[in-house]
Amino acid sequence: MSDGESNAMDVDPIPSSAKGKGKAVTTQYTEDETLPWVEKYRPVTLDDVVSHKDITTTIEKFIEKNRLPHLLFYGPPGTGKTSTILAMARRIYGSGYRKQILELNASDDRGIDVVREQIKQFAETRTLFSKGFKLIILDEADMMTQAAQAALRRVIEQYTKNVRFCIICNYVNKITPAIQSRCTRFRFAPLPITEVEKRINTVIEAEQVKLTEDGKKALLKLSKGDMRRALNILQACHAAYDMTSETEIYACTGNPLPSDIETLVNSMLSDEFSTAFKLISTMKTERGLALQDLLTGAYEYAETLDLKPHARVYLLDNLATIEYRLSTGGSEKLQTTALLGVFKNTVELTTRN
Ligand SMILES: Nc1ncnc2c1ncn2[C@@H]1O[C@H](COP(=O)(O)OP(=O)(O)OP(=O)(O)O)[C@@H](O)[C@H]1O
Repeated sequence: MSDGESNAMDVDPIPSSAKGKGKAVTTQYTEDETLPWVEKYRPVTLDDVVSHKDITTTIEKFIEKNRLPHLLFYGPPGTGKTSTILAMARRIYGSGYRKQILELNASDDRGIDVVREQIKQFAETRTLFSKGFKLIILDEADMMTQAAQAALRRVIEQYTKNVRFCIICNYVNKITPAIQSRCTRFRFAPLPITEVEKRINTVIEAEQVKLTEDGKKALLKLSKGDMRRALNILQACHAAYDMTSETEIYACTGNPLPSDIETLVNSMLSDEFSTAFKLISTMKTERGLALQDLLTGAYEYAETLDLKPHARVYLLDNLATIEYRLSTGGSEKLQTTALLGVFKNTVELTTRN
């Protein structure tokens, strides 16, 4: 049986029983309770993809005019790149779309010979559809070596007649210019907090999550525009607690509470060196804080402090240096004392005329 003859064996991940029910959710999602929410609430149609209306509208036009170019989606994690291309595939091929696409991830063997062979087989051995082309999705393409990308460029050209490529990555500058120029680029920006909130509200209602207002605020802050992160935190908290407030959100993610950060930074600014150091050490042990978390929190809190411009520049520059040292294996203890020293010098720079 050629793939083009029948889609009888294709399984639409959205069971028909789940279609057309519910109020708040525009499209219905699978009822499989075991699924992670990121999958359960993955956008089904292009309309479900929030925030990137300019991108989805352009793609709709490409489809309507049957002029789909090769695509390059880039942007930070959890912003809807994979969801968009899957919704697009469903829009083009219908529920049997899985058979019309080839998805290759970084975890698959991506030696260029393997890729070439897979693509060749996919492009050549399947019957062509009236739609005219098949879709190959290369996810996490920024993990491909330069050599593999160079070979890919030839492959793209070779199969342009009946295959469209969608290249997905986080860092577009890691994709060779030759490939970039063969694709239409779309940037997926971090999702605005209001859009994450709308979507989260839908899930909260559907799953009957008990989340306080300060809990929601903390969740949105920690999501940083990454919907996957927001959904994962929400699901973890829902599983772990009957009622989720700010404290549970921070406990669940291992992030320090803003009030703890405030106490620590204020101590570094005004207490004796040894008193502040003792407080940091105690809190690090009791709350299981890592210096990296403390640094991030201190950086955010420092934005609210009233500092002279040159003192602020000094502080930010040195926070960045400590972060760099930490990431290259610097000792936690030494860098903690360095952090303390940085805050002390900042105070001095601010109070000096
Ligand atoms: N724009 C969006 N609209 C609706 N849901 C979204 C959006 N972006 C992300 N999500 C949710 O987050 C999950 C992860 O999204 P997706 O896999 O599309 O992200 P991605 O941009 O491809 O991330 P990565 O770069 O890590 O692969 C989806 O299953 C979906 O539930």
